[in-house]
Amino acid sequence: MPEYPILLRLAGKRCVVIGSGPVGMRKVRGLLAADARVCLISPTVSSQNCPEGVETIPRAFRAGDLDGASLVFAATGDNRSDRAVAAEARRLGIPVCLAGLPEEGDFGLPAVLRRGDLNVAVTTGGRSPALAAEVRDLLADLLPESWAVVVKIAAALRRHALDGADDLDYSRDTLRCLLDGALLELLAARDVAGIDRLLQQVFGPSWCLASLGISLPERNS
Ligand SMILES: C[C@@]1(CC(=O)O)c2cc3[nH]c(cc4nc(cc5[nH]c(cc(n2)[C@H]1CCC(=O)O)[C@@](C)(CC(=O)O)[C@@H]5CCC(=O)O)C(CC(=O)O)=C4CCC(=O)O)c(CCC(=O)O)c3CC(=O)O
Ligand SMILES: NC(=O)C1=CN([C@@H]2O[C@H](COP(=O)(O)OP(=O)(O)OC[C@H]3O[C@@H](n4cnc5c(N)ncnc54)[C@H](O)[C@@H]3O)[C@@H](O)[C@H]2O)C=CC1
Repeated sequence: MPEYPILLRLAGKRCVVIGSGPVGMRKVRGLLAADARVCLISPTVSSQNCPEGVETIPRAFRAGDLDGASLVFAATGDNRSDRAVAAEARRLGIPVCLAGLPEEGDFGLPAVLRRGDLNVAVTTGGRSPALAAEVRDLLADLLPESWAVVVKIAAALRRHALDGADDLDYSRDTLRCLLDGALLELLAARDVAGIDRLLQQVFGPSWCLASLGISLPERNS
């Protein structure tokens, strides 16, 4: 079945995970990374074995647990329990992911690589989750952490261009010139003067990291 990739904005929204095994906990971490308000329901959960900020309910799932939720994940390892969660979610019109019965759920999760605001999501449509994770790790080697700063630079250039800086030619062509001009290597070397020279060469004399409001992150951050 062809799937439709989508980006959800979950900050502050209540997301409920049922089951606190390795799979449920992985869903919890992914939701926290998106600043969601996470509620974890499972007989084997306690606030001690859970990341900070998660609301924990130490019992089996019950009708009523999904009220007010935007998104639901069932990862109980028990088909009957997962289906009970799905039935309740459907009744309330909330999209639900069934970790153990993917084809019966509304959505699935890709393997994700984050580089600041650059997100790469890899899916095999559920055919081989381990392969999706493997490809994500291959891409991690190709996309070092400095890509997070590349996104910041591109975003700042775009913002200035949209704000009406006429001398600024923000486009795919000029972004490619930055990459061809070894921006990633310059970032890896933390060569601010070199990056400024490159920005001036591509965009004109008024542009440099400082005029874009960008400072390089501390090492290892
Ligand atoms: C459909 C989907 C539904 C969903 O959960 O959304 C689903 C379903 C199932 N996974 C199973 C097994 C494994 N899943 C992983 C790992 C991950 N699985 C993830 C996603 C998805 N898994 C969705 C489709 C993704 C796609 O498009 O391919 C990742 C990418 C993201 C995430 O979970 O957040 C995450 C990478 C984590 C990371 O490293 O970041 C590993 C490897 C490992 O754990 O190292 C194994 C064992 C090896 C193997 O089987 O390949 C089983 C059989 C269970 C059983 O045998 O009982 C089912 C159920 C079934 O297929 O019926
Ligand atoms: N999507 C994915 O990435 C993957 C999915 N799976 C599937 O995900 C499911 C869960 O896998 P694991 O975390 O390894 O299972 P697990 O057995 O380690 O954990 C299940 C958790 O659900 C809880 N639970 C059981 N019944 C419940 C109920 N009625 N209400 C609330 N909580 C309940 C248990 O206490 C336990 O915490 C399985 O169906 C498995 O086939 C497995 C591997 C990867």
